Amino acid sequence: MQKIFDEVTSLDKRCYEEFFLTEDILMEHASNSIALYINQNLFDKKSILIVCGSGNNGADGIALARLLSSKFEVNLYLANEPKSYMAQQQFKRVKALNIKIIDEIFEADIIVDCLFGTGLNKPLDEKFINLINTLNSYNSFKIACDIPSGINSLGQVNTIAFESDITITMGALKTSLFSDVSKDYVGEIIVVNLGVQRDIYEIEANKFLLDESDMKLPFRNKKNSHKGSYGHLNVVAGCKKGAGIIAAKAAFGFGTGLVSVVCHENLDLPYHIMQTHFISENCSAIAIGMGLGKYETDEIRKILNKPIPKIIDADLFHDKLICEVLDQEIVLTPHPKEFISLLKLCEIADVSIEELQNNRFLYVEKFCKKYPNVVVVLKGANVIIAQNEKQYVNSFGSAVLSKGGSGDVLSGLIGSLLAQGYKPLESAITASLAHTLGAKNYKKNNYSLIPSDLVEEIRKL
Ligand SMILES: NC(=O)C1=CN([C@@H]2O[C@H](COP(=O)(O)OP(=O)(O)OC[C@H]3O[C@@H](n4cnc5c(N)ncnc54)[C@H](O)[C@@H]3O)[C@@H](O)[C@H]2O)[C@@H](O)CC1
Ligand SMILES: Nc1ncnc2c1ncn2[C@@H]1O[C@H](COP(=O)(O)OP(=O)(O)O)[C@@H](O)[C@H]1O
Ligand SMILES: [K+]
Repeated sequence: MQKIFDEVTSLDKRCYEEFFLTEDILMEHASNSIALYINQNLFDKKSILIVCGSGNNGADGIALARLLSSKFEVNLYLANEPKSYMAQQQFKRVKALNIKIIDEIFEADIIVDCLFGTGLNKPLDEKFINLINTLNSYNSFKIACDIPSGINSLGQVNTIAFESDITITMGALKTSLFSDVSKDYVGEIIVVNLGVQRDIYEIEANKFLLDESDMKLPFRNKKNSHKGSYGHLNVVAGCKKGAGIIAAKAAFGFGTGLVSVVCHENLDLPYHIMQTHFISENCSAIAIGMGLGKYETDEIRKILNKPIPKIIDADLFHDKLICEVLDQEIVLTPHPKEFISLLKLCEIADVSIEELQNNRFLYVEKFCKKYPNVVVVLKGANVIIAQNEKQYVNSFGSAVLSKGGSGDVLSGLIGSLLAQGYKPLESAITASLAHTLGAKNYKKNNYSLIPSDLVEEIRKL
C-alpha cells in the first residue's frame, strides 16, 4: 500500500529545512518528471499546449516549456501574469530562450494543465470556468500537473475541473485525489520524486492507498483439512431474500467451508447452500442486514449479541438497535445514504448525502474516533475502509458495480473471510479488493454485470 497525505506543504518544508534542498531544486524535479513522462510515452506527438496560472503550479508548467522546447512544438499560455517568486524566475528563463508564448489556446496533441495545484483557495471565476471547459472539450492527451485544476485540497469540485488522462503528482499521493468526485477528473495517477526518494520525502501517515498485493486471498495451504477447517457462515435473510442468497453464494465461492441461510420461511436454495431456522451451533461468522426488511427486534438483538464475528449491512443502519453493538469488533458496510443514517443514529452528525460525499474521509474519521473497534467500509467510487485512526482507500472499483446486488456480494465476501478466521480489518480489505478487481476483470460491456458474473470473476482471481 502507498501512503496518502492530507497536505504536503509540511513535507516540502522538511526538504528545505532538513535536507537543504531549495524550492528551485524541487521544482526542477517536478517539471523534469513531467518532461520525462512525455519523452518516454508521448514521443510520437508534436504539439504541446501548456496552460499556466500565476502560482507555483504555473511555474512548474513554465519550467516544463523550457525543458521540452527543443523536442516538441511547445506553446505556452499564461492565463494570468506570473505572480509567485518561482513563477517569475521561470518566466525570465523562458523569455531568455525565446519560447513561444501564445494568446489563444488551441487543440494541441498534448495539453498540460498547470493552472492551479494545491494552492486553489476560492471558487473558479467565469474566466477559468470557460478556459477549463474549452480545454476539456479538446480531444488532446491531457496531463494534470500535481492535481487537476478545479479540485480543492478537500477533493471537492465547485463547478468544473480539468478532465485529465493522467495526473502527475508531486512527491506523494494527496487525499484530494481520492474523493469520489475526483475520480472523474484524475485519470491514472503517477507520483514523482522531488529530489529525494519518495520513502525519504514521506513521513508517518494514517491514510493508505491499497494495491493489488494487499489482497490476501484464502488459498489453502493445509493438505489435511475438511470443510469445518474453513468455517461456517450464517447469512440472515429477511423479506428480500435474494440479497441473502446472493451473499451466501458469494461466500461459498470465496472459500467458506459451509454456508447457511437463516430464514423462517423455506427457501429454494442452490444445493450447496444450507438452510437453517436459527443460528447454527458451529457458526463462525454472521452476515446480517441485507434485505432484512421487517423483522422481530428481539430476535435480531439476540443474534447481534452473540459473541461471533459479524458483518452488518443495509437495513440495520436505519435501526437504533445498531448502536447497541458498536463496541464490538464488527464490520459495517454502509453506502452513503446508510452512513448518514448511522451518523445520525449515533448522534455524530445530521448531514445530507452531499455533505457526506464532500467530506467522506472526515465523517469516517469522526465515526471511528467514537467507535474505534468497528471496521467501517464506506462504499462509493473510492471505497474507504477504516478502523480507529487508520483509513485505507480502494480505488479499483468502477461503474460496472453500480447495480443492485453488488453490495450483497461484498457482504458475502467479508462474511466468508470472517468465517474462515480472518480479522475484521483484513477481511474487509481483502474482500473489497477481490470485489473490485473481480469487476475489473469482467470483459463484457460495462453495463451488463449481474451478481453471478461478479462471483464468477472473483472465483477466478
Ligand atoms: N516546494 C514547492 O512549493 C513545490 C511546489 N510545486 C507546485 O506548486 C504548486 C503549489 O503552488 P502554489 O502554492 O503557488 O499554488 P498554485 O499554483 O496552485 O495556485 C496559487 C495561485 O493561484 C491563485 N488562486 C487560487 N485559487 C484561485 C482561483 N480560484 N482563481 C484565481 N486564482 C486563484 C492564488 O492567489 C495564487 O496566486 C503545487 O501544486 C505544485 O504543482 C512543485 O513545483 C513542487 C515543489
Ligand atoms: N461507480 C462506482 N465505482 C466503484 N464502485 C462502485 C460504483 N458504484 C457502485 N460501486 C460499488 O458497488 C457496491 C454497491 O453496493 P450497494 O449500493 O450496497 O448495493 P446493493 O445493496 O444493491 O447490493 C459497493 O461496493 C460500491 O462501492
Ligand atoms: K493543475
